Amino acid sequence: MLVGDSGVGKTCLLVRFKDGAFLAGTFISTVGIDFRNKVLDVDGVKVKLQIWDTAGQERFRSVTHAYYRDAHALLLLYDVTNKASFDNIQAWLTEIHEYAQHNVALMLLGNKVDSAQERVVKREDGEKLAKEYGLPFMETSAKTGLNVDLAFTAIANHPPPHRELKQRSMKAPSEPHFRLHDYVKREGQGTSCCRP
Ligand SMILES: Nc1nc2c(ncn2[C@@H]2O[C@H](COP(=O)(O)OP(=O)(O)OP(=O)(O)O)[C@@H](O)[C@H]2O)c(=O)[nH]1
Repeated sequence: MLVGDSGVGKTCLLVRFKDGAFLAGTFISTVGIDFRNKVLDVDGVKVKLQIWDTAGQERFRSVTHAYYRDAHALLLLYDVTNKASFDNIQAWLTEIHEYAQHNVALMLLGNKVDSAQERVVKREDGEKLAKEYGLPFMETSAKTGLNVDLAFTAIANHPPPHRELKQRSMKAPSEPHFRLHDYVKREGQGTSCCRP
C-alpha cells in the first residue's frame, strides 16, 4: 500500500511500476482508494502483488485507515521538492503505528529526485529520518523510473507479516525490517539503508 501526502507521487510511482510510463501534466488526485495488480517473479515463483494507492488528502483519511490492517507492506512517500510532505512523515508513522499490523514491511521513499532545481529536502535528511526509525530508505523518481522497480521488488520479496494486530514499537524495528534492509543494500545502487 502506498501512503503519504497528496501530490508526493504515489499514483505516478505505481503507474511507472505497473506500465513503465509517467503521468505528466494535470495532477488528478486519488479519490479514496484505488488498486492495481502486477505479477512478479520472485525466486522463480509468480507472485501477484495487489497494490493499493491511497488518497493523500486529509478528507479521505477515514477511508484509508480501514485498509492498513490488511496491508502486508507499506511504501511511505514524501516529495523531495516539498518540505511539508517530509515534515509530515512523523504523523504518517504515528498513523501506521496505530492502524497497521505491527510487523508490516515499511520503506521510506523520497520521490521526485529528477527535479534537482526544486529540491528542498536533502538526501541526508531522508537518510537521517530513516535511520531514526530503522527504516530502509531510497530516493525515487516516477518520472525517470529511478529505483521504482527496486522499491516494489524489495517489498515483494518480503514475507507477509503475521495477521495479529499488535502495537508496533516505533524505535525498535522488528526482524523483517532487517531483511528488507539487506535486500535493498544488496540489490540497490546509490540507495541507502539505515540500520538504527
Ligand atoms: N518531476 C516529477 N513529478 C512527479 C513525480 N511523481 C509525480 N509527479 C507529479 O506530481 C503530481 C502528483 O502526482 P500523483 O502521483 O498524482 O500524486 P499522489 O501522491 O498520488 O496524490 P494524491 O492522489 O492526491 O494522494 C503530478 O503532477 C505528477 O506528474 C516525479 O517523480 N517527478
